[in-house]
Order: sequence, then C-alpha cells, then structure tokens
Amino acid sequence: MKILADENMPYAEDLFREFGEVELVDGRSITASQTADADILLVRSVTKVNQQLLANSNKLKFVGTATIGTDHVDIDYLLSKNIAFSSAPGCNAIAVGEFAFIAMLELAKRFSSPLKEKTVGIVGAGNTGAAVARCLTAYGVKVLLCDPIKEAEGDSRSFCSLDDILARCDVISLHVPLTQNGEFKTCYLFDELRLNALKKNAWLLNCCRGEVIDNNALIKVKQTRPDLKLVLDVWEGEPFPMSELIPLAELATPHIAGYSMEGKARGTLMLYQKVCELLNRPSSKSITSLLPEFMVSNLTVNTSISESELLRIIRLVYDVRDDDQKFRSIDFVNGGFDQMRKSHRHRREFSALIIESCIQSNVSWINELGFTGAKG
Ligand SMILES: NC(=O)C1=CN([C@@H]2O[C@H](COP(=O)(O)OP(=O)(O)OC[C@H]3O[C@@H](n4cnc5c(N)ncnc54)[C@H](O)[C@@H]3O)[C@@H](O)[C@H]2O)C=CC1
Ligand SMILES: O=C(O)C(=O)[C@H](O)COP(=O)(O)O
Repeated sequence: MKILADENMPYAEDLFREFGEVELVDGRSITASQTADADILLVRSVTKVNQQLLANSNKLKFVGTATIGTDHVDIDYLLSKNIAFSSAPGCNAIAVGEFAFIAMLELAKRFSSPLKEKTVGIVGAGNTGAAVARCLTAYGVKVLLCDPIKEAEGDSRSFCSLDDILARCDVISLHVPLTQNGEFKTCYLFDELRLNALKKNAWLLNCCRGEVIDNNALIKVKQTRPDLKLVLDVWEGEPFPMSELIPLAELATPHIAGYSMEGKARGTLMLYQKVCELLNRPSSKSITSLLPEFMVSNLTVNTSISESELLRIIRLVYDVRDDDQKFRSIDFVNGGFDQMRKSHRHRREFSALIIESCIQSNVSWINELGFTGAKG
C-alpha cells in the first residue's frame, strides 16, 4: 500500500509505516502524477484536493487532512468517487485557544491595558472559539459569543448578534470556517463597514482564515484608525500576505496558531485512527508516546500571580514574540512563509508544564487554563 503524505505532518512516517510505504512530499506543490498510485493521501491545508489533483488516482481509498479546516478539499468530489474522507476536528483547538489568549495578554502588557477589565467577543463558538473562551473564563474575563448557527441549533450557551459584539466588545477574536455561500457565509465577514464599526481602541484577532477579513479594507481602515490593534495569524493570499498589512499588525505570524506539537500530533493520530477503522485494524498508539519531553518539568508558584507574571510563566511555554519577530524578516518571495511553518516545531501547550502553587486560590484557575497540576 502506498501512503502519500505532506512532509509537514509530524509523526506521519512513525504512524503510517505499518500500512505500507510512506512517501513524503511538499504539500503545496503536490501533483496529479504523484497521487496517481497512492492508496492513501494525507494532506494539510496547503493542498487543494480536487478533481484536477485526483484525475489519475484510481487506487485511492482514503484522503485525510490533519487539519480542522476543510475549505481546501472538494468533499463532494470525494463522495462521488467513493473515496473515504476525514479531517481532524478539534485536533489543534487547544493550541488556537491558547494562542489567542497569549496574544491578548501580550497586547495587554504592551499597551498597559489589563485583559481582565475587557469584554471579549468570540465569533464562531465551535472547537477553537470555545477553547479561547475556556482560557478567558478561567482567567476571569467577560466573554460574549456570536454563533447564529449554533444558536439556531438550540445550543444551551447564550449568544449575541454580530452587531452586538461589534458594539460591546473591546476585543474580538474570529473562529469561523471559511465559507463562500449561504446565509452565514464568512468570506469577508469583516468588510470595511464592520471594521469601521469596531469600538474605539478595539483589538481584532484573526486566527481562522485570512479571507474572513477583507484585507484591502483592513489596510484602508487601519490607516484612519490607528487606535485599532491587530493580531493576524492568517492572511488573504497565503503564502504571500499583502506586504502593507504586516507592519500594521501588532503580532503577525504565518498561520501557526494551531501549531503546537500536541495539536499536530493529535491531527496525524486522528487520521491514523481513521485508517485503522477503515482497514479494520486495531489502533495502539497514543499521543504521549509521540511527544518529546518538555524542557521544564515542574514550576512552583509561591505568591498570587499578577497578569504580567502570568504572561512570564506562559512565555516559558511559548513566546509568540519570537515568531512575530521572525515573521517580519522572512523572504516571502522565496518561500519564506512555508519554510517558517515547516520548521515550526518548538511550541508546546500549557499542559506540558506542571505547576504547583503554594497559594490555594491560584490552583483551580491555573488548572482550568490548561496547565497540569502537580500530583500530591
Ligand atoms: N490558524 C490556525 O492555525 C487554525 C485555523 N483554523 C480555522 O478555524 C476554523 C474554525 O475552527 P473550529 O472552531 O475548530 O471549527 P468548528 O466547526 O468547531 O467551529 C466553527 C463555528 O463557527 C460557526 N460559524 C459558522 N459561520 C458563522 C458565522 N457567519 N458567524 C458566526 N459563527 C459562524 C459554526 O456554527 C461553528 O460553531 C477552521 O475552519 C479553520 O479554518 C483551525 C485550526 C487552526
Ligand atoms: O487545522 C486547520 O484548519 C489549520 O488551519 C491548520 O492548523 C493549518 O495547518 P496546515 O495544515 O496549513 O499545516
């Protein structure tokens, strides 16, 4: 059996070699001739999986994307060809949630404007949106949710309209899939009108898909609204973001909000489990067996923790400023965006750090944030 996998999919060889020969390829430039003799195709968000790519793929039984988003896959085409498909829902939701929370703490410090005093609006209350909300709620920040689809489905959480979010929130974080049609389409959900409706001094974070914000409109609005602060992890036209937009963002990164080692491992593992199911084979692997040891094991906190101290602890696990700084210096024309993503293997989730607190009042919120509590 031949398994063709994106080379930017950690642990693909370790997990899939039990099924046959694993060939690693550049996902961005994968061709129809490469997929022609594949039985299993494993991709990430940079591969457009469609009729053109699969024109000669007569043996293909399964396509898996180790991502949450599926806007790069023509799922109807796969269905029509009887090719099984799976994405990895939720695999990197914790990573995105922590990334957005960390970015908010960084802005709070940079502008001496405490996060705890803000109201944060989350647009899209699925796996990633809920993960951000979990961090914020654990930390005691007021959160409003906007998700008309979940609301219509009868989800028991309370929801606001997008207009409400725009009017009431100091911080807005976007967590919707990219959709081109329908009543709730998200392409250019944030157009010039909505961008101009943001509250004075608002912070806008985009960790979902670049096209959810009209990037040209964002450049235009930002020119007359220096009060707005932007965190942009995703960009229209990746891997070539608009060069004028990058300096306008406080934090700018190359679509790596979901790139924790844990998130990537979970994504690959979820596809491995799907293939086991498809082939009727037992799945024996777990993510702990895949992950390397974290550089710090235990941390003991002796006092109550201020916001800037929390950020100092978090920077031990992941310092987003490093990625921001590197991003601003990469050579976009010569593949810098993808290179930075491929070599991104340093980030861990909060759970990698075991925190013991001598102060009882710290314990529950530290654990709710996702850090691991010390055992007895
Ligand atoms: N930057 C990164 O590295 C990553 C980006 N993503 C992106 O984030 C997106 C969301 O991921 P999840 O939260 O896991 O997906 P999800 O499917 O769990 O949740 C998305 C939510 O958005 C809601 N929604 C759809 N249209 C909406 C609209 N017009 N207004 C408000 N809510 C709307 C849906 O009802 C759903 O509850 C993915 O589709 C992917 O494109 C996901 C992971 C990593
Ligand atoms: O899961 C998603 O959806 C994402 O956006 C991924 O985190 C993006 O990673 P790549 O698939 O582009 O490596």
